[in-house]
Amino acid sequence: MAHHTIKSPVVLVNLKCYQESVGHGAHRIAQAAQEVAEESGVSIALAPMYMDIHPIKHHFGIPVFAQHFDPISPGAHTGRIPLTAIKTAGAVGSLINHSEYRLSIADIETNVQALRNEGMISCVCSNNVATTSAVATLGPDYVAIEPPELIGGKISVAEANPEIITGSVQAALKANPDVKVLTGAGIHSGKCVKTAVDLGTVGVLLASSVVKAEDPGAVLRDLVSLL
Ligand SMILES: O=C[C@H](O)COP(=O)(O)O
Repeated sequence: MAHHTIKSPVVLVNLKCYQESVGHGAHRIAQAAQEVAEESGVSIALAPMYMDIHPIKHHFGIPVFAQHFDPISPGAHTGRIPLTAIKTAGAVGSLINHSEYRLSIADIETNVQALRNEGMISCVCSNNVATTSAVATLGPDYVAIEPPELIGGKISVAEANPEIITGSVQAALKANPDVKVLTGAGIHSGKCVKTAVDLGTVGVLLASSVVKAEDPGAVLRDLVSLL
């Protein structure tokens, strides 16, 4: 089975569970993402809430990720989401172990393997260099380095802690040369994205600067402006 891939550099926008991401809000951001991706040639992917995976996949030509799925096989579970559900809805991949939805290392391994088996893209989030090294050995497509204290803030990790980015890139490559690293937390401008790429990562994972913007398209245009 062919493995889904996304051309670098990548801007992956996690819509989280913000009020601005619900229903029409998600479509508004997807429309902006599609326009800016077409104009700029930069890959822009979205990770919406579960119920928006299928509509966004159906209406827009951008890659769609899940924010999470459960490390379970289909069966007698209630209120959970197996991989087959996000795949059938049209997701090309999923975040795993986001700072706001941590998993055990065993469950991270299960989910990375499950995505690989389906030809889908795995993006495992990590909080520091040691975690980056540990999860990179599991062979995900991406590791996103996100210091939790900078998530949702106005100071980007690219400005506040460039060492954690370079350290993560080195640790990931040492553990597994095929793993690509994304920079996350507080990313809000083209300068942040440029710094992230200059430090050796292949793009960014971000949320609030786009989701909470009055004009998400204007922010996305700025984010890709120096690539
Ligand atoms: O998934 C996205 C990250 O948690 C970063 O969020 P943020 O851009 O709001 O800091």
